[in-house]
Amino acid sequence: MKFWKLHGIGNDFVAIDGRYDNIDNNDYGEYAKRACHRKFSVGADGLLVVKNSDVADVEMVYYNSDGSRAAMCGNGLRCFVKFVYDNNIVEKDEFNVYTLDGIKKVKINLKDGKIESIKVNMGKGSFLAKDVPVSAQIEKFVEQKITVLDREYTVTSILMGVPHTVIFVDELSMEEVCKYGAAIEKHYIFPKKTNVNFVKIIDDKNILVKTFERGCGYTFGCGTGMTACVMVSNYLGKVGKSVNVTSEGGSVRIDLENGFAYMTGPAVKICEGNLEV
Ligand SMILES: N[C@@H](CCC[C@H](N)C(=O)O)C(=O)O
Repeated sequence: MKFWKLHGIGNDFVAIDGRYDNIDNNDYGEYAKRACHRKFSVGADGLLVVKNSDVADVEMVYYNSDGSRAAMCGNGLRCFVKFVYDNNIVEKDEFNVYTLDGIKKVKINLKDGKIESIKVNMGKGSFLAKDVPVSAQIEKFVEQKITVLDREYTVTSILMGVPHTVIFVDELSMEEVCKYGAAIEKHYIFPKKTNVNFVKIIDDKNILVKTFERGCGYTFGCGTGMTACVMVSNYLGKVGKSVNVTSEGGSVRIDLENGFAYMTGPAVKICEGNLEV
């Protein structure tokens, strides 16, 4: 199986062209677990698979490293766009990608014929508890208290393609993100689990984020998570409509325009090869 490995701000992916391949029973979940293993294979946070689409220019299929399928992946989508553009699978610099979260419009910013950055329409998100989903008799799960292990947190949840929970902190701590993020991901109140984002507000244009991702654990960055953090921070009046978001692996810009969130950021090819296991 020919593959590329790419990353978007350190969130790394194995990408394959799934239009003509022979994966056993089309079981990409099992394949993702193998290909994303960091000791026995290439290693990545997730697997990107290209498929033909009847309703868009191309389809992105996404699996987390634990083999679970997710409807959307923001950093993954930018890497997917680079993969299909550089391999001439789609020969346009603006096109539509079908995902389980609907059709995403993407725009490639070129410099000297090479991809400098990619802008993605991430959609409108939903604060409705039934959409996230959150098992609570409340319309929106905004600034709600939950008990996790030995702590109480005030959290806000949003569906940003995938479920996200946002927590504001004074200081970001890796230990806290890994210990409490893992517990919140599987908290009984989130029936489909949740990605967990800890946010430090710098000012109304800059925030820092650390994310514990559903299905793959702590990552160097999470595109849907960074978008969710800006949506929630803006909703609560903590930031404006154009925000620079920085995680361990780098930064993206999120712009809120007419109710839609747009993410602009890089996509980098690391290597390519033949995947045997
Ligand atoms: N890294 C991604 C999100 C991938 C999906 C997530 N782990 C989930 O299962 O919800 C991003 O950049 O958005």
